[in-house]
Amino acid sequence: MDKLLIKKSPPLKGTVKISGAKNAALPVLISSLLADSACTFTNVPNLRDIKTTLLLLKDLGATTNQTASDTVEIDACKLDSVTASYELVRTMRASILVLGPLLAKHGRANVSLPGGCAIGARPVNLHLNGLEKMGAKIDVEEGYIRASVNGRLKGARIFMDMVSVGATENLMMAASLAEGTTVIENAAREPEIVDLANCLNAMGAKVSGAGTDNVTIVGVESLQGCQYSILPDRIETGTFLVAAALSRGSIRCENAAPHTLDAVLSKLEQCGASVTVGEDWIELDMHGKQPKAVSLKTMPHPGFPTDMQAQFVTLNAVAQGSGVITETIFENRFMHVPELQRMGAHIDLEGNSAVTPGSSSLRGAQVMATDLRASASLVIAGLIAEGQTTVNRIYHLDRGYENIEAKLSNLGANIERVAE
Ligand SMILES: CC(=O)N[C@H]1[C@@H](OP(=O)(O)OP(=O)(O)OC[C@H]2O[C@@H](n3ccc(=O)[nH]c3=O)[C@H](O)[C@@H]2O)O[C@H](CO)[C@@H](O)[C@@H]1O
Ligand SMILES: C=C(OP(=O)(O)O)C(=O)O
Repeated sequence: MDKLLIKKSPPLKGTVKISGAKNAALPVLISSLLADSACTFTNVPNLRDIKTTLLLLKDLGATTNQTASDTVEIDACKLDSVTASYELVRTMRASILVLGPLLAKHGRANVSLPGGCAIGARPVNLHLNGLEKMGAKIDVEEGYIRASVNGRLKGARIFMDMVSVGATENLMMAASLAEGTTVIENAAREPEIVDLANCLNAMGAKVSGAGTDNVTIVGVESLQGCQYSILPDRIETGTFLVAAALSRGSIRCENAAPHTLDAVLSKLEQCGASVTVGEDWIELDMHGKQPKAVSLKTMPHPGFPTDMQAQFVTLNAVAQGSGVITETIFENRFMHVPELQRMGAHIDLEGNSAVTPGSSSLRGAQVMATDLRASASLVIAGLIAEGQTTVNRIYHLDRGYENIEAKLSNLGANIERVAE
């Protein structure tokens, strides 16, 4: 497996082009299962999770064709299977998102249960309860969710007792082809939900209220293929901005979506960064200063995103003053902390909070992480650590960051990928 070698680097400086959002692209690509003709998606990021999604769609019988580096055509009108196998689902939990579309369009679906992962148990009860409310019969046998419906799914009022991004997406897709109206209450409000709703509407669906906690979907009989450009990745953007802040640098992110990053940008300003935004760009300048530590709690959107928590723990570890970062979404999302401690970071884990008492000096070390954002937090720590940091097992990083080493090198970072 490849690894990244990172040496202490100068303050990051320059321009980085942000890719399409992984978490928007996954449901949007999967929504092609609902259409009666081919879809063309642009601004698709080049990521391992996208390759897995295309493999999954092909495995179901769809044809996929990459016509440019960021453009994919998917024709999923005719399928020869409704089974998402364990082999694919285990490498990408978002595969569960095929459940709603397959059931709505083909009346049946068998999807391997995703199981837990490094950051938490991540059950799928809200996905299953919602589909049952719409008339699906669901059994779990031999590790597979076996779902079927007699005729079409029926519109329903679905109240979710927890805010779930994936369940909101799965139910929105299923409801688009259901008979009657579905109302999802306490829906997730993430920008990726809005992106999926926009794509579904481009196919002819009637989804309204996306981006609020009350989403209404008036079911239609059929959906057509569409052309759709994926939203820019707010987490990739935030990761580069934090890297620039902790290196005391100055960068510009282009092809970004500033309106999706309010909570993150406001924390970066509290750190002492000057942040300027345009319609599709963000500039951050630390004016050579050491960042100040911040305190924050992860929350569903529009609160502070859990996918930016690890990067801010690294920032706080080297910042001036003390800070408290509390994780409220996932029960086990601090795997980066012991690795950062091996690099010399003073971080105390107190329950679900990471407390940083003051500025630590980091030293390079061999580190590895078992999830995507934890890996990113170690890469950015390597930029300011004395000596060399080796980030092993970068499989996870490749799931969610397009060519991170080339993008960071362009900003002046000393980073290279080596094959083992
Ligand atoms: C591909 C994708 O978009 N992944 C994102 C998505 O994951 P994902 O959609 O899996 O996350 P959810 O919003 O569903 O999870 C939020 C919380 O709800 C719990 N839960 C969820 C579903 C359910 O049926 N029952 C239940 O209890 C989860 O265990 C978790 O504690 O949103 C997360 C929260 O913003 C992000 O960290 C992930 O990057
Ligand atoms: C947790 C993440 O992704 P996934 O839901 O695909 O595991 C993430 O993007 O940080």
